[in-house]
Amino acid sequence: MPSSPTLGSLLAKLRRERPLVQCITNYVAMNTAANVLLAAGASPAMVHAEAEAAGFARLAAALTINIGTLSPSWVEGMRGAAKAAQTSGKPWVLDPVAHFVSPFRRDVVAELVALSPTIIRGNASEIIALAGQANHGSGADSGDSVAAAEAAARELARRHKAVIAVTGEIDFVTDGARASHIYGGSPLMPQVTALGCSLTALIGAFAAVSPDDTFTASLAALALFAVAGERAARSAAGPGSFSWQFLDALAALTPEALDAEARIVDL
Ligand SMILES: Nc1ncnc2c1ncn2[C@@H]1O[C@H](COP(=O)(O)OP(=O)(O)OP(=O)(O)O)[C@@H](O)[C@H]1O
Ligand SMILES: Cc1ncsc1CCO
Ligand SMILES: [Mg+2]
Repeated sequence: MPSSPTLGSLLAKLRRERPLVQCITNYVAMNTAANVLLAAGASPAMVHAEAEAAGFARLAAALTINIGTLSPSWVEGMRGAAKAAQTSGKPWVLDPVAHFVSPFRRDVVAELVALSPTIIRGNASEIIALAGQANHGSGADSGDSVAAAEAAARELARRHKAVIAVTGEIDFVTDGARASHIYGGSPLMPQVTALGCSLTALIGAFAAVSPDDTFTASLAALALFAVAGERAARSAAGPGSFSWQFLDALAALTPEALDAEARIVDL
């Protein structure tokens, strides 16, 4: 049963326009996230230094900020870029990696959330913690089900007027009014580091080509990952071969195949 044709047309638009996406991400994810954006059809730039991050955010079509390997000098670049995106009306995506593990991370995330991210993407434990509830996360890995995070996600969406995407076995996305489940992917995905961080960057790329409907933009990115993950898992022998076959699957997926294979249930 094909889902909305809008997702395929957004992918086609992304490949036509090749949006420049500023990614402030962690040392673990930098290479993978850049390759994921290139495979999908966008143009990544990993620009985080305080001296240039804000100026670059005014040039880029979208900004993504991931706090995975946070250090004090990076916070200045994040703050400047987020403020620049906010004041210039550019979509920006926050990935609050393991923000519950230290007061340092918690405080930086609270400050960034106050700068009005357009979209927040996290695993279930991160989203539950963002709503102020107890979670079972283990560092960057989730210890909670997506289902357990859905009420928190709806509450956060309304509180911050943002789209909230929760990833796991079945992804969930909401803007506070609309909500959807995205089926697909593979159990090999959480065995490859930084795919969530890379998905955050890809959400930024889709938001760049759909700034007026960031819910559908997020849905498109989640569906693209779900379909590419499912395809790659069919021939992968384990996490190693999965990771390169996933990049190949992202690049090979046509807009038509995305519409035909995406499995989305509107809630
Ligand atoms: N058990 C699973 N089955 C299918 N897909 C999954 C599963 N777990 C995660 N995924 C998919 O993996 C991708 C990354 O989501 P995940 O929740 O693992 O992010 P994350 O924990 O933030 O990852 P990281 O911090 O390593 O970047 C998403 O596309 C998600 O749908
Ligand atoms: C493993 C890890 N540690 C900090 S960031 C990161 C990448 C996945 O979030
Ligand atoms: Mg993560």
